[in-house]
Amino acid sequence: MRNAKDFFTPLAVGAPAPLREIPARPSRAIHFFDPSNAKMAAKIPAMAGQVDVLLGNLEDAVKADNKEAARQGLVDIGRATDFGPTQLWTRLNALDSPWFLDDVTTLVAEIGDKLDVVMVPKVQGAEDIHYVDRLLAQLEAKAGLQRPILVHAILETARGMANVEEICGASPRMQGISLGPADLAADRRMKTTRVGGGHPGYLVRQDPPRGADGTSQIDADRSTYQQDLWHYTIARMVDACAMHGIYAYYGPFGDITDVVACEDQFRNAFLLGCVGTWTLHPKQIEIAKRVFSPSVEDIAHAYQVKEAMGDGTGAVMVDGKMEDDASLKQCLVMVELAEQLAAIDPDLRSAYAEARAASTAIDAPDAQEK
Ligand SMILES: CC(C)(COP(=O)(O)OP(=O)(O)OC[C@H]1O[C@@H](n2cnc3c(N)ncnc32)[C@H](O)[C@@H]1OP(=O)(O)O)[C@@H](O)C(=O)NCCC(=O)NCCSC(=O)C[C@](C)(O)C(=O)O
Ligand SMILES: [Mg+2]
Repeated sequence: MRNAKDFFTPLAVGAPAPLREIPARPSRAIHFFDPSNAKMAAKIPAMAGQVDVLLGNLEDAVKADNKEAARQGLVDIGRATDFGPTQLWTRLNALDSPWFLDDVTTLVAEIGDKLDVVMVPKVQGAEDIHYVDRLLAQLEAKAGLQRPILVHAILETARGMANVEEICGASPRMQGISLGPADLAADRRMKTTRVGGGHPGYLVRQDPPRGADGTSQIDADRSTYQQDLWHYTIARMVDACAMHGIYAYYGPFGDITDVVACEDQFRNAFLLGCVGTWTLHPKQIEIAKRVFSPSVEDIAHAYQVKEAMGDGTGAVMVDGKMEDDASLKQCLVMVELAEQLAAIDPDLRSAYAEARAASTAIDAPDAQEK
């Protein structure tokens, strides 16, 4: 690991200076498309401005025979499209694949000025990020790029999971981490066959009632509660990202038809601290945008607490609940996110503005200094 003094020094002569802070650009939906699929690719230019991130996927889900067509397809889309406020990302092939080197050298040279983030799959440890970091610096210098391309790691191996904190802090380029539930499940030898989401077998069961003779009635009807297979992983990923000032994302939800469970999984991730998710099909985009935008009610409450808390210290009562410095900080997380989203989304801008106006108009009659 580089020492603190040279952490922000470019890794190649002529490469752009690393960023000191990762920009908090809205990335509620990272929308995946296969640039070698002509029908899908044709839809992408019209999606610019409608989705926070468009990601040209080169790795899994692209047939081996189509890898070069996907790379070239992404170059063509990147060159021809005005993305407006939408970011352009890519998922590169894995570091040990026959395609990674050509992916990265071609994309940086051809559309490096358009690419915001490269996603690196199956990251095992900081050494993978160090390799990508240096290579990107060399390629950026060669291409004369003015701003650094950021790196996003996918958490999809047990070793990557064990090293998640060092991965997050491995380079100033680290923008974030996504959960890769399918590869991670396989690598961990989990007994699931799905791409993300829950499993009905992973549950807890209510204790058996006692019979008149005091024995346990194990055959009685008992409630079961399905548990979240991904809770530990997402929570640890969120902590590692927050500790290093980067962003955590849920990954894919493969059951495209089950929009209800998809929404639940996205919301769990949002509540736990993720800023966005992947969308694999157009029908998941609306869900992601809605779930990863704070509700108008929460924003109204957040502004109300902000107003009531004055200089931000002390304790007050708002709507019968105690609010203090720490609850204000939570509200400010929401307000900050709302302001970022309002800057790019006109519908949210007016909804949040109304929430703010309504909350500041409230005289907070039961708000009082303690
Ligand atoms: C699921 C699939 C096969 C269903 O594709 P389909 O054509 O059967 O669906 P459809 O409902 O019939 O499609 C309706 C229309 O939408 C279009 N369409 C469909 N999808 C998209 C899209 N994404 N973007 C833009 N347009 C899309 C499609 O072309 C069609 O257009 P049409 O009306 O003109 O005929 C298809 O949606 C797809 O290939 N999605 C992307 C899959 C993908 O990227 N997977 C990799 C990420 S997950 C992963 O890798 C795991 C991980 C992290 O590595 C790990 O956990 O380890
Ligand atoms: Mg994977």
